[in-house]
Amino acid sequence: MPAQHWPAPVATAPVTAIVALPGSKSVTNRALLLAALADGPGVVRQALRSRDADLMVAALRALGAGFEAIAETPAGIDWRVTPGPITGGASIDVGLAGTVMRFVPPMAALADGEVRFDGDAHARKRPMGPILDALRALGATIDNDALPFTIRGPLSGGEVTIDASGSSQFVSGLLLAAARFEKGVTIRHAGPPVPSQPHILMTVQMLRAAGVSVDDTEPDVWRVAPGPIAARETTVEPDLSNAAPFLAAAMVAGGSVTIPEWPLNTTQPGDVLRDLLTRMGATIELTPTGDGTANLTLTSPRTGAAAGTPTGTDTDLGTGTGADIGTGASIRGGTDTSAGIGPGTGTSAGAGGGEIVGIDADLRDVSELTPTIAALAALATTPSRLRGIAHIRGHETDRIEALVTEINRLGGDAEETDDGLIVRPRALHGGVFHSYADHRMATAGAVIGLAVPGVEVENIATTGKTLPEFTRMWGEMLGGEDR
Ligand SMILES: O=C(O)C1=C[C@@H](OP(=O)(O)O)[C@@H](O)[C@H](O)C1
Ligand SMILES: C=C(OP(=O)(O)O)C(=O)O
Repeated sequence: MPAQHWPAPVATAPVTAIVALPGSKSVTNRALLLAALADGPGVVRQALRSRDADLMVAALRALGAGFEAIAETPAGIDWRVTPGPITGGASIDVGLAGTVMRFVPPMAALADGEVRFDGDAHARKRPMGPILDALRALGATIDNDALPFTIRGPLSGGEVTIDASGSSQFVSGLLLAAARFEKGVTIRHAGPPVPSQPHILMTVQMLRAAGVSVDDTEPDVWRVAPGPIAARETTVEPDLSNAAPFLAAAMVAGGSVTIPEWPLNTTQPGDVLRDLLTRMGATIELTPTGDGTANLTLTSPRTGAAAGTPTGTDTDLGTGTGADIGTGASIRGGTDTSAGIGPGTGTSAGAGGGEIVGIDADLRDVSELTPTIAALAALATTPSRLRGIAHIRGHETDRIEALVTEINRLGGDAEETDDGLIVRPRALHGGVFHSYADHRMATAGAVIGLAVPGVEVENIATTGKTLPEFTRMWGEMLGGEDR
């Protein structure tokens, strides 16, 4: 659905849908890179096809790895990956992919010549300094502190101290290639807390599965011993962060959404949706299927109600106590309420889903969930405070500023804080919701549009970063065609 302004469909009835999600961007891009650095040919099954994943494949090919598609199904693509000598002379396009701009340079520092990196206009603004400084400290030569840059090895490895408070990807990027450095690596973090810790654990677990020795027993210190990265066969889990807008849809529209193959054991931050959305009023059930996964079903707080007007003012965020304002798994029952459109004159949801409860949540570890949670907060009946996420100003766009601007543009009441945002209930109206080339802004606009007629998402095609089929899947979930 390539239209520049995508009229977000309004939910006119509760949803009942099973939504099978393609593979995780984070797992796919780690698995592909590890396969390219491995000691023999390997297979990555059910890999994501998307802009970020395609950029990773192109980057690794440019550095000498071979990729052969051995099967392609709706679940993803199976790649046979044949590592080769790491070749210099390449020019690598990182697009806007954090996983490409932070994970590939350490490998490029092992190439037999210089490698040039560049990306989208906004990619040049994303923080790179700490990882480039670390690579310099480990032996590489780099001509800039942000994109575009050229990197030249050799790089011997050793010990390095970095401030990774801006992105966990600085740590993951160094760890992924570290076993191939002559001396391995010891990374010490010094600075404010590192965000997105589950993503670092994902890196550590995937390295260990490939036979790499990683010591992470000391907080904020990671030690990787030099040695081979074992060739293996990996199967990519569904992308749980991309489950977020679909699960949110059931909260807004009413009804239920089921995500099959939800891994029972996972390092994906999306697993925390079970807690967050329960606190916002949903009921979530995991039904194991006996293969290490489950069907996850989210049921709206209430289903099929007519739209109405919530009061939405019973909780005050201004006390500064830091206490959670979420009401746990509580479900407000009884009377018909709207999908959380605040008091006032705004339009109301066609379907009238459940009453969404605001949340006070530290999202530092799961910050990529922020846009969806903020969209729900804009439809909630009580205020929300999302905190611990100062670093998301360096994501695909400044997500704090973008979310506040776009929610307020639709008549909402959102405010930036030092480390996140506050969203208070207020009636929303239609208008253009800008995506800032950010896939998760685009899907946040789609979530709001379910309840607010007249929302048009600018550049919905940007969802192709991690979910190229988004509009088709959204339309199917709502029981119609691609809209
Ligand atoms: O390593 C990864 O796959 C990711 C780490 C996180 O980055 P930050 O630590 O910069 O938040 C996350 O937000 C991003 O979507 C994916
Ligand atoms: C922050 C994100 O992406 P990236 O991997 O580009 O950092 C994201 O997907 O929310």
